[in-house]
Amino acid sequence: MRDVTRQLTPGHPNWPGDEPYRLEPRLRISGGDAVNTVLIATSSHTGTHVDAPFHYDDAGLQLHEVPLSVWVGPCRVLSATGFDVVPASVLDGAGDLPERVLLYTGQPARWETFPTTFSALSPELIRALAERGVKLVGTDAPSVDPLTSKTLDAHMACKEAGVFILEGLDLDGVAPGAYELVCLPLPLWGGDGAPARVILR
Ligand SMILES: Nc1ccccc1C(=O)CC(N)C(=O)O
Ligand SMILES: [Zn+2]
Ligand SMILES: [Zn+2]
Repeated sequence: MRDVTRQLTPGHPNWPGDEPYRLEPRLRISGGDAVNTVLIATSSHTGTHVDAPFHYDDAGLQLHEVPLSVWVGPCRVLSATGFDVVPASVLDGAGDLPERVLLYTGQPARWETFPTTFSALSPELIRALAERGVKLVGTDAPSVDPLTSKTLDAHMACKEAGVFILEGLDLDGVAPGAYELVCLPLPLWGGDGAPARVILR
């Protein structure tokens, strides 16, 4: 079993201008309370997380409307390093694909700072995946589109093709090949996305 989740630590690099992950103490045993509790604060898109279609489509499904079966089941890890935008040709010779495909674009295991120059996915790749029956695409980058994109072409291609999105994985050192994906997003009602614990086995 391999944990491919980025540990959320206070100060974990997050999307520029977005809310960082932090825990704000509420009850404290040291302050005379019976227990310790915190307020959990974070953007829904910090670290390893899923996008619900509502993130990029006002008419799209919210997180509680997406079946858990999307996120769990057979998957393939493919290596796709060295691209500004990952082309559809990375699928050449990949053979039959399961419903879930994760792309290692070369992101390191730990982000010291937010990676501003990461590999995006091309809309052609999204469409080629969908044509092969893929329903979930994952990436080790913070987004399937470039940081500065205003048009979100890859997200829109996912919307058109009915492909769900998993972002911010840690795939450093994971051998390309066949796995079972277990991705469990926090059950946030109304969510446009959520941090997820993700393992490969
Ligand atoms: N937090 C943001 C604020 C502004 C614009 C984009 C984001 C994103 O989170 C992008 C992202 N992770 C995505 O789903 O592509
Ligand atoms: Zn996201
Ligand atoms: Zn996204």
